[in-house]
Amino acid sequence: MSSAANNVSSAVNAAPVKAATLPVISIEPWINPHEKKGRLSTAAAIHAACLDFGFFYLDISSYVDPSEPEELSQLAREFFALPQEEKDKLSLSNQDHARGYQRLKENVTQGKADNHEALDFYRPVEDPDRTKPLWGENQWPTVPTFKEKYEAWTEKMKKLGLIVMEAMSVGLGMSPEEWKELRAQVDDSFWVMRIIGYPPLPDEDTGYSCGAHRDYGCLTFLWADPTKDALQVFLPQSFVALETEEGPTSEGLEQGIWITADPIRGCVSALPLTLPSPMTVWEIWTNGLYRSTLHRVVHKGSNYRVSIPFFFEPNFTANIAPLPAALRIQDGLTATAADRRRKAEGKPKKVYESTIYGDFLKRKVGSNFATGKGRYD
Ligand SMILES: O=C(O)CCC(=O)C(=O)O
Ligand SMILES: [Fe+2]
Repeated sequence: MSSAANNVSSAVNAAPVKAATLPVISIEPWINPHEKKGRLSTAAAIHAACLDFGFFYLDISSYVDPSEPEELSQLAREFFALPQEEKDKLSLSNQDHARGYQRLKENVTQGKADNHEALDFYRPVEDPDRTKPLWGENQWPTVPTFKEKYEAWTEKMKKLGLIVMEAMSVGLGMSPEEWKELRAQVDDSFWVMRIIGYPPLPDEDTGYSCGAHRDYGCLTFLWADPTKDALQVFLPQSFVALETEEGPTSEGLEQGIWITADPIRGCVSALPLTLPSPMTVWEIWTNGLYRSTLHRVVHKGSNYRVSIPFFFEPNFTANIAPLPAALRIQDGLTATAADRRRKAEGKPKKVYESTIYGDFLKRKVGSNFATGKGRYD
């Protein structure tokens, strides 16, 4: 799911700063509310994290047993340890060039091969047709219990998506009616799950395990094994005042710093995704209020790392348009110079254009793998 980032330029080995400041939010007070305040404080914490970071740790230990994804990662290791020709039997080229196994370096980010292998799954569709973009069938390994265990995880992550979305609607000050409308856009999520295997980078100084990108959907719930110093997120200086010895680096037009986001047991990293390049779903929904976080993986350790990102996406046919609640918040905030100029000129304020999620997704997936080129154009 390595979507495009703007001109990623900094060196791979720019020393990342430790994530002392990334928020950790428990979902417990939301799902087991003893008092209304608990729900509100969770919603407010998520809202604040989306405004400031576009990234937070979501403690879901009260929702799923932390040993469950650990077991999934063992199953993934069993699959990745198979001989290459066994893994190739599930190649994504058998299907719609989106569902299935991709070899090391088959995934590309910003035109560069990523140093990982992966198995990708999408929401099953009725009347599958492997010649139609995204409309093929999932390809499951024959590793015992693999399919059942991962399907159970998928169900839990889908439910978690709706739980977090509802909390976000409260954080944005949406009315119950507005939430009902938004829920109807995500209640049949066209989810994606990746199971990724990362051998260490072969060379100390070049290449990425997964190049810098912004995911392009709605919410990513990323579970990763305990490997340290692999996942990094970019915090723009304009948002977070952080001190570093190295000083800021540039990513496209932004100045900021890369910080390490090491896994915390019982948590998934949650990335609310502000939209498709150049925007993301939440960026449109919030008319630019929520951030979308640039992230990358640089795994130089000696072990084989496994991560399992679950992408909770809108429905395939969802029309993603700015939410009135977000526009209300923006109206209450100090207008930017551009807003004031537009107002003085009698022009309406800038409102993001809407997009149909499925159309956007087809464009994105077509550019992820060399083999998908041409089929998704
Ligand atoms: O493996 C990770 O930690 C991140 C993977 C990722 O960012 C992605 O697949 O979009
Ligand atoms: Fe990502």
